[in-house]
Amino acid sequence: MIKKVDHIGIAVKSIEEARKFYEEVLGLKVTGIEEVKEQKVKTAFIPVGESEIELLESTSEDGPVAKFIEKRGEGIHHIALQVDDIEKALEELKGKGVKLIDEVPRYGAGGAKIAFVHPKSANGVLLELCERK
Ligand SMILES: C[C@@H](C(=O)O)C(=O)SCCNC(=O)CCNC(=O)[C@H](O)C(C)(C)COP(=O)(O)OP(=O)(O)OC[C@H]1O[C@@H](n2cnc3c(N)ncnc32)[C@H](O)[C@@H]1OP(=O)(O)O
Ligand SMILES: [Co+2]
Repeated sequence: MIKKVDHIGIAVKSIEEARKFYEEVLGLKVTGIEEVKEQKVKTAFIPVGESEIELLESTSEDGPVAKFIEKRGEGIHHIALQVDDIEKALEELKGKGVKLIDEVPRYGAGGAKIAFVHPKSANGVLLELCERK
């Protein structure tokens, strides 16, 4: 059901500031910046081998990334696992009693179908499932 780590989401105050570390120090490249209005974030994707790093900057004071930074500061916000069939994966997890934040997928960056699993069900880690065409 799970193919790979799709991306690791990192909450940052400013993509313009944070990208300097990844590009100028680590030598990686930001390949796309996109706003995802429904999640109240701007995202920057940085490929690393088979996976990517997703920098997340909040576009609103009441968004999930703004709240996270206010409580915990910048840092790892979520891990996204790529699945073949997100509806099936959600059904399976629900059947196993997992606490889902999204029972129905939403749309994320790059048009992926995404859904979040509550950290209470995943040892304190916010998990994102994502399906890409
Ligand atoms: C664009 C897209 C894409 O990839 O394509 C994205 O990634 S969008 C990425 C941004 N979107 C999202 O994150 C959407 C899903 N997130 C949410 O629905 C929310 O942020 C929740 C995860 C439900 C947390 O919201 P809530 O208002 O409940 O916050 P809260 O501070 O009261 O947190 C409730 C409990 O969860 C914990 N908690 C909160 N955020 C956490 C995180 N990121 N990782 C691990 N634990 C976390 C808190 O410490 C607290 O634990 P204690 O109770 O033990 O104190
Ligand atoms: Co993500």
